[in-house]
Amino acid sequence: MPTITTDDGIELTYEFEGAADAPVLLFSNSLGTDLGMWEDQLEAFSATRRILRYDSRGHGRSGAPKGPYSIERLGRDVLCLMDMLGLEKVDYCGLSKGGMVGMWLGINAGDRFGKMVYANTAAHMPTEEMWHHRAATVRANGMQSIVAAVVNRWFTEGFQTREPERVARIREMILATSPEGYAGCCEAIAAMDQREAIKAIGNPVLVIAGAEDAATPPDHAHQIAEAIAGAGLVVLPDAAHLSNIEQRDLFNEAVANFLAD
Ligand SMILES: O=C(O)CC1=CCC(=O)O1
Repeated sequence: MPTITTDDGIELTYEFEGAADAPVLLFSNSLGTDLGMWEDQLEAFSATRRILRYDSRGHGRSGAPKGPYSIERLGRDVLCLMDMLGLEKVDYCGLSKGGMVGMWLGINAGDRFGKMVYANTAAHMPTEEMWHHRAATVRANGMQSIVAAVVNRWFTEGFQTREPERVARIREMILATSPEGYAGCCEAIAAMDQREAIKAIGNPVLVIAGAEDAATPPDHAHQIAEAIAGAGLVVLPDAAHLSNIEQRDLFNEAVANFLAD
């Protein structure tokens, strides 16, 4: 897979696919996944959009330098990727950590983005202690030590029973994540508080939540949508944290309607 090198020397892996001359839609992955989490969106949007997916720092095939990282650093990585590919402006869709990075980009580089989707995410995600504890756990005991709890937060029981193969693929992604990369991102989330700053976002924004999401419950989505002028909000039924997979058709429909508006 192709890579770019960021301004601080880290290699980021990306895939640039879909309709060659169409407007670019950039996808940013969640904590513990890689660009493969967007397969259903690639399928749905690649006829009408040029799709840019990447493995965020510390994840997938991208570099995983020693943490802690910051949401700002993760946001600057996106700007480096766009600069290296000669992309002046793109539409954006990020889930969870990808949404956190998207909010930082909307606040600090809004003119580089058109429409922005913030899915299953939070502007502030306490407690700091919980994130530091999780970072210490994976550094000491590896990804195996948290994988079962993570999967149970990410998918409803019903989905885990109905679609075990899809859940197994995500489980493999979590296990393949660098513990240091994962921990560095946990520390970025621990230090994040964007609740005030997001009020300055001027981009058209769609906020998506999963009704059954225990990691970033719909309350977080309501707070984001209320803080950003004109933001839309869609709460997907029967979806936990990875709503783009669990409710792929409804997720894709919500994003498509927003982009077409
Ligand atoms: O794994 C979790 O607990 C939920 C989560 C927080 C940030 C992210 O990307 O996933």
